[in-house]
Amino acid sequence: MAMDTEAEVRRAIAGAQTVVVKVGSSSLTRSSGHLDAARLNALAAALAQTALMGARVVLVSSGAIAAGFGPLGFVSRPKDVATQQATAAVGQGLLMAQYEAAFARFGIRVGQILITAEDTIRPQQYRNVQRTLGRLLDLGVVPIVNENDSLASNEIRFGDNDRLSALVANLVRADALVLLTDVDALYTAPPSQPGARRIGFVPDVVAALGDVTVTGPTSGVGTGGMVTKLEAARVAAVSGIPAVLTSASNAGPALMGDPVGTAFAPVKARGSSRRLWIGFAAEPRGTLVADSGAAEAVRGGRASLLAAGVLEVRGDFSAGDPVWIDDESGNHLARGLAGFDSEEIPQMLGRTTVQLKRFLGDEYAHPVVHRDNLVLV
Ligand SMILES: Nc1ncnc2c1ncn2[C@@H]1O[C@H](COP(=O)(O)OP(=O)(O)O)[C@@H](O)[C@H]1O
Ligand SMILES: N[C@@H](CCC(=O)OP(=O)(O)O)C(=O)O
Repeated sequence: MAMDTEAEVRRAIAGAQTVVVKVGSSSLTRSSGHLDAARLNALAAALAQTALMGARVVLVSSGAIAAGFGPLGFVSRPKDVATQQATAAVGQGLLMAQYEAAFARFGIRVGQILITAEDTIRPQQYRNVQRTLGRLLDLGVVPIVNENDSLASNEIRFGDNDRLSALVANLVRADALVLLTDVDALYTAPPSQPGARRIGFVPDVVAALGDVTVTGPTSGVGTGGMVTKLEAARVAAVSGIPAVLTSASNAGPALMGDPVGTAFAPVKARGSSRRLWIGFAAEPRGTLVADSGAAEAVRGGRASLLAAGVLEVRGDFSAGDPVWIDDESGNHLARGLAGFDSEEIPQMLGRTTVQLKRFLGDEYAHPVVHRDNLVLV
């Protein structure tokens, strides 16, 4: 379906067979920061309507910390990582209990999926998440996804759930992504600024990024602010998925394709979801420096990175970990999944495939990064 106009994008969202809905902490909480059961119930009712009409619905919900800090006796959201992680462990269960009860009123079951950026980097884990989500949807369950805050390491985490939701949309091959927050739409500048204008339709999110002023979170409970929401809209757009951003109270109309919030048109046909995952989710663990010939080949977009064209390896990583591929001047060319552990690579540098086979054995006669595991940046 062509999606050049706002009406076409809205129609595509209304007709989505599979839809990922992301709700931020700021939309599930009262001004005190505590979870607001009434808002959660209203959201569940809107999603239940969509699910009962036959759509496959995945909910990416923040709110574990918001749900946990009150019952633990804290007056505000904890600031240190260890207490946040403990609070999320308590709050995640409470959050799910509320969703379970809210969806049960409509005869709908929910299932919890907690994801860390780290365990989805590896192909095996990635496929596990994909398979489980697919099966839950086949069973008519509404999967409720959050980052596994209690176990995520601080260095490698999504932090906000915005980018996670775009990656989940990719993973389940969603037809639409709905980002629900505490503002009714994207504005040309933070809505508190005089003169900020509401934007109803963004035909090309990549081009639009330069035209809007966005800030991080202002609510005190949200994490990424508008910056990560636009990043999510961009990931969706380049994955061929239309998106809409609006307030949680507009969830129903947004899912029906009504002209609420801001609609984002996809900017290109759907790409491989795994490649997107490599490109956006995976935090590189090291760097492979390509010589000029290899850099040229990688830039061309269709070549694997061979040991013959690698000048240097930096960092400590295992086979399957994400790495940067840089040129000799230190510019990032691509991200990819390493085919070997970092300590195996030095002996391979500069050697052709024939030499690798002869001197090191068959198991080394492979690209350092295979083109299927490589995404240009
Ligand atoms: N250009 C903009 N348009 C709309 N909102 C913006 C913009 N720039 C910053 N914001 C702010 O982003 C906030 C939403 O982000 P956040 O608090 O992280 O929400 P969530 O918890 O839903 O992820 C809004 O409250 C708004 O004040
Ligand atoms: N995973 C965290 C949510 C992080 C967060 O606040 O995200 P968001 O509200 O989407 O910016 C939680 O459940 O508390």
